[in-house]
Amino acid sequence: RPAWKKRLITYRINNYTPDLKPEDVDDAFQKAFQVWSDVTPLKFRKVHDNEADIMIRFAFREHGDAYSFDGPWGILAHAFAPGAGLGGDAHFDEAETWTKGHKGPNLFLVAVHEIGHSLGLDHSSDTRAIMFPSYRDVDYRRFRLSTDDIRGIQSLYGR
Ligand SMILES: CN1c2ccc([C@H]3CN(Cc4ccccc4)C(=O)CO3)cc2CS1(=O)=O
Ligand SMILES: [Ca+2]
Ligand SMILES: [Zn+2]
Ligand SMILES: [Zn+2]
Repeated sequence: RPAWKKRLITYRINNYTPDLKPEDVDDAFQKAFQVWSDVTPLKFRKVHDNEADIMIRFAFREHGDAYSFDGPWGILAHAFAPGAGLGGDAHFDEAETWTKGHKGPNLFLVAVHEIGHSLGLDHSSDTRAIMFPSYRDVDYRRFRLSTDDIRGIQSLYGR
């Protein structure tokens, strides 16, 4: 399975959803990356220009790759497995009303899931796993990775 061959991984937020304050978007991603760096030797660095390993974008419908989005709910986002170019990139459906609380999909929770894909994880059949395919509005304040998520990421990057 593809995985990054380095421990310092860069990310860039290329555009911002109008649903939240920019600092709330930055905060959601910073916390989502930290979930994964807490259980691996990986380090994440936010960059503001040039190409980053993980390019983050918000987009509607058809947006330049083979996977167009679908309006509100349904597919909330998608991300590509580690690699050059599109590899690692994470796209978020702008048709969603992104929230830092409840009511709409929670950006932090979906970002944790997508970053899992950007690091090389596939979907899990364990209903407690963040990598389970369908979204449940778990309490983002009490969010913890499941043992299945931790086993998966540590099988790729160690502990
Ligand atoms: C907080 N949790 C999230 C967050 C996001 C996602 C996925 C769901 N999803 C919709 C989906 C549904 C069915 C198949 C693929 C994708 C996304 O698009 C991206 O985020 C899945 C899960 C499992 S969870 O523990 O409840
Ligand atoms: Ca959607
Ligand atoms: Zn896309
Ligand atoms: Zn997924």
